[in-house]
Amino acid sequence: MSAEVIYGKQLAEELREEMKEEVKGLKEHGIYPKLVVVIIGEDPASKSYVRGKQRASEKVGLDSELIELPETTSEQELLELIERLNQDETVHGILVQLPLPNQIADQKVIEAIDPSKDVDGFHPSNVGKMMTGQETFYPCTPYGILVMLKRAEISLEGKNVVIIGRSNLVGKPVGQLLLNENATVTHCHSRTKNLQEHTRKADILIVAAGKPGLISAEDISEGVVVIDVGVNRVEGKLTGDVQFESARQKASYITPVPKGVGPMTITMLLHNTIKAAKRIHNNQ
Ligand SMILES: Nc1nc2c(c(=O)[nH]1)N[C@@H](CN(C=O)c1ccc(C(=O)N[C@@H](CCC(=O)O)C(=O)O)cc1)CN2
Repeated sequence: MSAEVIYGKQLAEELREEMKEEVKGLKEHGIYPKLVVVIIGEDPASKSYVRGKQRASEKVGLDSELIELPETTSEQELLELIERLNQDETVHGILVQLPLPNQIADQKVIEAIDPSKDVDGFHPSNVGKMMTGQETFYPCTPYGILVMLKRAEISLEGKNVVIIGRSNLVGKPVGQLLLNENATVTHCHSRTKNLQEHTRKADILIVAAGKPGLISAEDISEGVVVIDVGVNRVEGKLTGDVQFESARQKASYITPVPKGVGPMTITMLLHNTIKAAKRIHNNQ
């Protein structure tokens, strides 16, 4: 067997074309969706992601603003900026690029963002809504994975989903979203014993471990769906957590790195920003 490759990049482009039309329609009704992205410091990967967010926002017609602050910014300065953005009625979505420098507590910043503008879906109020199966902003990478699976018509009901990774950004929320779709979800992590015993039982394996090449053909069973969320730079080359050529011989579907899950992250951010603008204008 050689797996069908699910290209998130291609799906992302299709969805962004649809969004372009939606934004045009909103503007005709006087609604100008606006995203503000805040970045602190000079981390090259973060800078490249926020540039990608800016470019994608502009392409679909969103108003977007990038606020770049120095590495030495204090927590108080950032919290004051967020409060100003919370109060600004022209701003619909606020995103603070993670990770933050050590002097700033991520959770304090996440909790300072008005949940109705939290297009990252990280605020505890939005996480709680997701956990209780309510409609809200879902975190962008997990949401992108869900949309990819649905568009590929991969059924989730009753499937054994094994997730490697338990971060608040990806591992935990993707498990919750798939549980909401009636999948049977197992979370594995750095302390899991006999990882291979779990991965071999998966119908759908989601790897978000940040360990280049962690998973190969011998860790999976025939016909499994493999979603690779790893974004690792090894000797200057971008590589996933899955040994792609090896795993694709056994899998039924597989996502590549790059051009797999990554581009969907930014696409779902655009989706959430449009949703925020519509909700605010509908007073929801
Ligand atoms: N506030 C947030 N911070 C971070 C998030 C997030 O969702 N919100 N996620 C990650 C980084 N991230 C977006 O911010 C992100 C990661 C990867 C990609 C992407 O398109 N990857 C491409 C490769 C790009 C490259 O060449 O480097 C791919 O996989 O094809 C987009 C966004 C951490 N921080």
